[in-house]
Amino acid sequence: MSSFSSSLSCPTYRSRTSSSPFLSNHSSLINVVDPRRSLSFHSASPQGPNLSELCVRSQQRKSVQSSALVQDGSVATKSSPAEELKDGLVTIPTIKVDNVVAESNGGGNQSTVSITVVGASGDLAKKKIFPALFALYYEGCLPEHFTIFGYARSKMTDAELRDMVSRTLTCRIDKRENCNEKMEEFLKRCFYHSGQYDSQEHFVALDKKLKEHEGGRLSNRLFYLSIPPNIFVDAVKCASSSASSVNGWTRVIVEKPFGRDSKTSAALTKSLKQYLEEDQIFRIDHYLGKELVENLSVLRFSNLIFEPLWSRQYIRNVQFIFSEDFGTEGRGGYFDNYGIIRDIMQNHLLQILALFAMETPVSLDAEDIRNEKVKVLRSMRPIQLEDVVIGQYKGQTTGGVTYPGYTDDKTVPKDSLTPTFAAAALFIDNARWDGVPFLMKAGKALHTRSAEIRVQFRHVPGNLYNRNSGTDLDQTTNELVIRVQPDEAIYLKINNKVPGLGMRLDRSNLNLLYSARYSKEIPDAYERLLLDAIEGERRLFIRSDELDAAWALFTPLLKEIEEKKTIPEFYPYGSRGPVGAHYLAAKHKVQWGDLSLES
Ligand SMILES: NC(=O)C1=CN([C@@H]2O[C@H](COP(=O)(O)OP(=O)(O)OC[C@H]3O[C@@H](n4cnc5c(N)ncnc54)[C@H](OP(=O)(O)O)[C@@H]3O)[C@@H](O)[C@H]2O)C=CC1
Ligand SMILES: O=C1O[C@H](COP(=O)(O)O)[C@@H](O)[C@H](O)[C@H]1O
Repeated sequence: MSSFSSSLSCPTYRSRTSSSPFLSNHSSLINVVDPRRSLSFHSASPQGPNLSELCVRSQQRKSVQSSALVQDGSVATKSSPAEELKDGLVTIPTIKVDNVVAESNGGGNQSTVSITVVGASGDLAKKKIFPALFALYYEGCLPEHFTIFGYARSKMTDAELRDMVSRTLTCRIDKRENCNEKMEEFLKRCFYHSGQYDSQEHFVALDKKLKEHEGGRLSNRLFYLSIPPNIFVDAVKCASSSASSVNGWTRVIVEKPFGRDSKTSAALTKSLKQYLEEDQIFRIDHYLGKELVENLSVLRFSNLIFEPLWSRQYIRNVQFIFSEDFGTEGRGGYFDNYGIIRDIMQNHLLQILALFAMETPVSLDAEDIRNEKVKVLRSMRPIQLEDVVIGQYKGQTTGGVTYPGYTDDKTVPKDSLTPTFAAAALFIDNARWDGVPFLMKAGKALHTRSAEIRVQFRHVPGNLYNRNSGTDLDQTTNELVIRVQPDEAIYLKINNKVPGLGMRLDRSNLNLLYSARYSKEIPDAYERLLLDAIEGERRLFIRSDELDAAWALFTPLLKEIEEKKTIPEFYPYGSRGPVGAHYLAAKHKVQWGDLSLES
């Protein structure tokens, strides 16, 4: 699956992955072109297309596509010859298959997708999942026939669910046309079923309702487990035995945490696999759905200027930094059992690191990419406790406002040692990265909210301009910053001559600020990931061996921290975190890029 087609496209534009059951079973029936060639590129308009534009276009294109029904009710669609879309977006003609939005020639044998949000009454469902589904609907990315069911124990009518959902739906700032109308239409497709998570009987009742909505069409079913992890397996057992699709696919999106360590994670995987095949399990890491994380491979592999520098030869260190300017408010109960290392480092930051450091994959297919990521994870050196700093925020009063400390949260034990901040130095023992420190830093209740990747390059050997550059030579090396959020940007710090008759250098940024370059709003990570799950695209989901490797790296460290009852360094709410993080960086001859004056 091409990154290009993935990031630029919606259902009928997307090429299938090699793991698609449809392709593997039926590719001989049709002339399938290399999915990597199914890319769209921009030739004239300064504004690149986004996901949403192409969803709309994909619908327009349906009218010029001829379709052929194949064995399982899926459809192979054949595009008409090269089309140039009106704003200069050229699509290379290709033959695409799509068993998600499959439509028959006669119109009587269409397929449908039923999406069940398990835990629909919860925080994540309200905050992220329903709004993302609405955004996909608004953009025309959901198939013609779809139904959304909320499932949870709370008693609610359909109308009450709709009322709850409607409060968190928004339209994009740049797209408000028919917003209310679209919301109404969307809400009419949302239903609710109340039930226990471990009741076959209740899932049988859900199945009955789903069938009524599916109306005899080929049914594909997606279950989103937005529930606490201790009930994942119960829900999967019931969903798979009592509410699986009988004639289409059944997929389950599983939210983190995927266990607390290697053992519990392996047990979870084993339990899930009693009821599901690995390719039905979509382990979500929403950071992989963020626009700039998705762009990382594009930056590396489609620009000649970066990949040759992407090694120990030119890169001095790499930093992955996550900060939040709020505490665990409301989620202390969950958080105290996990801590920042499990909550952010072992998954979000490590996933980005793996994408950053992997070798060039054979192709952009999900399995090729995930194979390379696993190799990185398995090449990593065990993390030493002395290469880790942990912290916990304490209460702080500033400007008359009092901010609570972590243990002030009523759901957190008063003597909790759970880290809300951690910094670590990691190493990849392979030929490309030997000796390069990969620093991670993650914390809650810090001075700012941001997530970024910083690549600090080596000094210029024999630099003719050293004496014009000030005393701290580390401050004069090039730094590439990929700001994942907020204010998405990619900028490169370069040395430049300050204009004038003298010869003085300063550091200036070559700056790609997304809001200045692209007028379109960036889709939320959950939109991309939900769409991918509907399409069966696994590239941005975590495979079980990736998960095993990630836990293998962090489990010994977590065990040591917990067994030794390591006391976290306290830092005030709203500060820049514990000073220990600076000593850790200094030990590896690194300065945190986000703390420099001109970060
Ligand atoms: N919220 C967030 O920002 C994020 C959440 N996640 C993960 O997503 C999942 C859902 O998160 P979130 O929505 O915050 O979770 P919630 O705590 O809000 O739980 C979701 C729903 O599950 C049911 N539930 C809660 N506790 C129990 C219990 N002990 N036994 C049975 N049912 C219970 C409740 O529904 P009812 O009582 O109606 O059955 C609740 O509305 C979790 O795995 C979480 O770790 C991941 C990233 C971010
Ligand atoms: O997974 C999680 O992510 C959120 C941060 O996500 P973001 O997209 O808002 O940056 C974090 O607050 C939460 O603790 C964690 O579980």
